[in-house]
Amino acid sequence: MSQYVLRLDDVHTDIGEYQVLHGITFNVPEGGVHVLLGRNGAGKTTTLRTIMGLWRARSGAVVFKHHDITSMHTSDIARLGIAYVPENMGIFGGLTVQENMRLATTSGKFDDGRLGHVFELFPAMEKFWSKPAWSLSGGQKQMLAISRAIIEKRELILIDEPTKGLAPSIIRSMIAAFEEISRDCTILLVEQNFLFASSLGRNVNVIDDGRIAHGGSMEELAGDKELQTRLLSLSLDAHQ
Ligand SMILES: Nc1ncnc2c1ncn2[C@@H]1O[C@H](COP(=O)(O)OP(=O)(O)OP(=O)(O)O)[C@@H](O)[C@H]1O
Repeated sequence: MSQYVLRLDDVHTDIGEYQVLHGITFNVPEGGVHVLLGRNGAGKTTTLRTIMGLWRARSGAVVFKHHDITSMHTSDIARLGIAYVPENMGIFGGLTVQENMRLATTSGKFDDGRLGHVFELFPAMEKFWSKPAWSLSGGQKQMLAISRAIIEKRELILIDEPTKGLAPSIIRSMIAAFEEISRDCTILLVEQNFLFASSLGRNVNVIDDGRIAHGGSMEELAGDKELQTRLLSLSLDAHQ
């Protein structure tokens, strides 16, 4: 049995006439948080969208557990147990917190235990249950986006830059929530905030110009300033 929940093998993705991913290969081990880092425009979001079938890989393979999902439709990929929290969060401002979360369920019904777990992680979701999503703060909107992803059991959650624009105190509470969520499923996290990423990530891949520039343990990268500067200087300068 594979110990990887996700494998990308030599994935090439074009957007229009531009080749964006030039042969991405990496494995995501089961459990914990796996981080994708890289400069602006490196291809991190394109990688997540390719996994979800929102962009089509021109060649190469995306394998989730034992399923080759390279050419599957996004809805079928989601049904296999992958959730995606995009950078723009994908929530509906005119709907209430409850309605947003109900839309993320497959049956339209909530599992009480699961909902209780979400409320424990993010008490604001219970407090603002009947409020429209537009009225939430930036941090609460991000919590709602993540709550939608975990309202049913998932094997893998892809999350794109969840801390962007958030205050340090909110980011600290996000770290605790992510640690809890990753006990139950694997998280593939795209981040520019290295402090957040390094406090959560077990393993890391760095993408540069649509290629994997580095792969290894987060402990190694966090302890090697020279390696960080070489691989990430532009994005660290821009976001710390
Ligand atoms: N819809 C699009 N049309 C054309 N080019 C695009 C589109 N989306 C992304 N690109 C280009 O693809 C490249 C990779 O973009 P991508 O969003 O994957 O990078 P990223 O690593 O997620 O960067 P960021 O941290 O800035 O979000 C960039 O050069 C970007 O300009």
